[in-house]
Amino acid sequence: MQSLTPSSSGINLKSLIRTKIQSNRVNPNRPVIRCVYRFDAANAAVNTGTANSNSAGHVGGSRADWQSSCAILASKVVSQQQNAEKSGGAGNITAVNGHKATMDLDLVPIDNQPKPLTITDLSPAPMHGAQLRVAYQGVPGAYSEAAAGKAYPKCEAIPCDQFEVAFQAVELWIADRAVLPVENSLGGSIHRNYDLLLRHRLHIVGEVQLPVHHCLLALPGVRKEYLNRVISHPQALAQCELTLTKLGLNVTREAVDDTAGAAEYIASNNLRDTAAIASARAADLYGLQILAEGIQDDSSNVTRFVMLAREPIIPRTDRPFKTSIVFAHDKGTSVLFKVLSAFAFRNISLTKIESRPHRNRPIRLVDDENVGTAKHFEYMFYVDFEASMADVRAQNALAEVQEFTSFLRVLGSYPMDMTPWCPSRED
Ligand SMILES: O=C(O)C(=O)C[C@]1(C(=O)O)C=C[C@@H](O)C=C1
Repeated sequence: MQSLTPSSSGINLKSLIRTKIQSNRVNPNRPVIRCVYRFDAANAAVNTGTANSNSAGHVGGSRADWQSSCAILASKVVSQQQNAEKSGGAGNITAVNGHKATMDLDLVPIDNQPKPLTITDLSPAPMHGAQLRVAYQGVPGAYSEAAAGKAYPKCEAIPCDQFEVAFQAVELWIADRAVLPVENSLGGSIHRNYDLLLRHRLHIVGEVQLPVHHCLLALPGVRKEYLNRVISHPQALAQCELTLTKLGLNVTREAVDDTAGAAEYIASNNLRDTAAIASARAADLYGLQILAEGIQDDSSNVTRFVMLAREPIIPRTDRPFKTSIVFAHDKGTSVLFKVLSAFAFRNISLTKIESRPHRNRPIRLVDDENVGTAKHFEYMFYVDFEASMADVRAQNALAEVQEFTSFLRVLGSYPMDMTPWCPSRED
């Protein structure tokens, strides 16, 4: 895939590291939390949706998961501690979330008025009135930018030149959230982001489903018969495959990093033989004409994006929730059936199953002196199901699943996108 270096202010890895080095001081807007907790990992993990099983199958938690759980629990403990000190009964901190917490909490308030962290400090609302910074892959005019705006209407959208960079922007506190595409109703899964979800420790805290209306863009005055090349994001090319053929274009199709980047590339290089598949907004931003619009192969072309954060949200049961997990197994038979039945017998619907190569163990060999060696491809399995981790059915289902799996992690438990369905033009 041709990589276009966006001329806009897209973040790339070098600028990310430079930014972090320059600002390698405590973020003035956020107290620094250092906490050491001992608490009932299994319950805490399931309650805060960060269940994770290590090789022994014990529900334990990675450091990142516990840090995020700590952050949430700390916010509650700190307010309790403050109350206890006010009432003179400093004593032992009572249990939080049902967990006896023994901690050495060293909270270093940055501004001159020490104030306890509250759960709202870790919620999707902008911190202390600041504008929420949301990283996305692409340049202005990309559908991911539109998704960021739908997810967080008043956010500051930060373009990144790679999906990986958006993940790192959140991990380095350069952004507060990332909004990334994971699947499209015509093109299927964006596998790169499934792999990155596993590699990084961010949490899915929401989803948005964005109707995507593709346009064929070219420089002003260019006619379709002049074209010999169409460039765009591979997903966009896949979503318009049949229509491009029906348009009778005699063109090669080239994949580039993102749709709006393709439009920007044509404009900045004055390419009169090339068209881009991108949004109408990209046409406005980069001064291109729309040769054809609504060229996706189906009018209900929708891309699902997930919103990622450093901390999980507290699951609730007062609105429709979805939970995303990833698991692997290394022994046993009919494991997938057993895992899926753990949800089916509790009347929990699944909305997605995806399998991706198990990159740490891609092949499992089974030697048999009589018939030879079986080579089994090993997979990580991603499942989305329609239940909140606050729902005891989901907790019991995961407790059962961890018995069959060698690895289990909750990627997030978050509100479903229930916005009205209007596949009108949303660029
Ligand atoms: O290239 C863009 O505009 C993007 O936002 C990326 C992306 C994707 O990765 O699937 C997002 C939505 C569309 O389905 C097409 C492309």
